[in-house]
Amino acid sequence: MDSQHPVPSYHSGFRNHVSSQALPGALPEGQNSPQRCAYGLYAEQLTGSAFTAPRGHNLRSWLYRIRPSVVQSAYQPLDHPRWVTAPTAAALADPNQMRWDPLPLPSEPTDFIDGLTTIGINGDAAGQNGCGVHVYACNRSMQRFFYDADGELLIVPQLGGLVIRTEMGVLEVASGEIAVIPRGVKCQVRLAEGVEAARGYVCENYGAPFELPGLGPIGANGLANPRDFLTPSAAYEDAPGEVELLARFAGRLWVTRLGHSPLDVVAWHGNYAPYKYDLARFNTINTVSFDHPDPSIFTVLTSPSDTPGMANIDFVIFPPRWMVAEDTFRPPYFHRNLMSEFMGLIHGEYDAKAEGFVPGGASLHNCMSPHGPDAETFDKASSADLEPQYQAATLAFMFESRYPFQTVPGARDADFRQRDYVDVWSTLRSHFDAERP
Ligand SMILES: O=C(O)Cc1cc(O)ccc1O
Ligand SMILES: [Fe+2]
Repeated sequence: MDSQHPVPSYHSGFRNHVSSQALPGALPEGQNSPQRCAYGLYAEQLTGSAFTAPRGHNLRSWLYRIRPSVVQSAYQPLDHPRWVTAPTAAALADPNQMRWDPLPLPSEPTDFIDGLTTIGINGDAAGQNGCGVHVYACNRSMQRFFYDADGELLIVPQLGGLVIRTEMGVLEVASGEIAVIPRGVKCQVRLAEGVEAARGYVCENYGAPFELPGLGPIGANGLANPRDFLTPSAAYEDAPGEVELLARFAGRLWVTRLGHSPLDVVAWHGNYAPYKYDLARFNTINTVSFDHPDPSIFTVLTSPSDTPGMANIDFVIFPPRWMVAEDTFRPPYFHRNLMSEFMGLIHGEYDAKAEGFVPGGASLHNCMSPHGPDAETFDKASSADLEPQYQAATLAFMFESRYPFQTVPGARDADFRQRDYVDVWSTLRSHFDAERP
């Protein structure tokens, strides 16, 4: 794997059992642990579920690497005050609707890990439920390496493409695409060629790994189709030299030192691996008659909780689409939901907000906190001509959770928080006239 110019290649399909080797014959045939592996490699299993998880949820891969992962120094704790993990007493569940401008781009040299800033958390990482919602802004490629024992990382680039080098191969991820790095998989996040600064969102999923939602009456096809998910082919580097491997474990950052690159997996097989997905491939389904369907029709991935139908986290997008609904208030309706909603905007405009929700920004509407279109959007949509209309310039998303998000002090007190957000609804007035049905 050439660190400057990686040429990624991919296997198509969602969570398939993949066999991938960067050298011929590196994967043992018909068994996992031969007495001696080809090329003098070490065999190492990485599990993403308990050994005894039901077959449909059983996740593991076998890695054939130059040195086993145990060849590393003792872990030492490292400070990272802006990265917060649930639970912590400092985080507050707050019913106030909140909104943020984009996280400012750094002026100091900042890599992806330095640039992570937590907005909200819920659940309990040690209990394997809930998530951390972070934004990142960085201007340097990571020289160090990293894995997250607390959760899986769903990375949503907003500005600037990333090259995510992992133990299992390389993912190139542009704005408009997403990447998922499973719990424990070692990686290094670099800026794509020509990119000077990158910004985006991360959902650190402490719970069940993301899976495709059931389609019910939609049928066998639609929404995010399995073959559009791409898992990297094996790629390795045999690179000696002192490096740092960071580990997120139990809400703290740790560092261990190695005398070689940890991206030394020559071959692997299994169903526990990183993947990427281009959101433009989403097959959007919506009304062709009337009314505004609930946004669950836009679910890309879901992390189930132990109550069927109540997600630990749903990842939902609002992609470019036709609006054709007749006699309908077309933007999102006013609502109060059981589920808590964190939203971000990748590009364009969001149809519920005329102003203030900008690409790179974020909003939070917690359990039962009322929200919906701002006053300007309501006025326009109530009298708009209901021609078919193509909403081209838009790509918003939502991390929706059954657990209310608790905002962390760094996000509540941030300069980039819009403290007057609630006023976007203040001019909605009564149109009630008991004499006029
Ligand atoms: O903007 C939101 O709050 C998200 C959202 C969108 C929608 O189309 C319907 C309900 C909903 O919560
Ligand atoms: Fe909502």
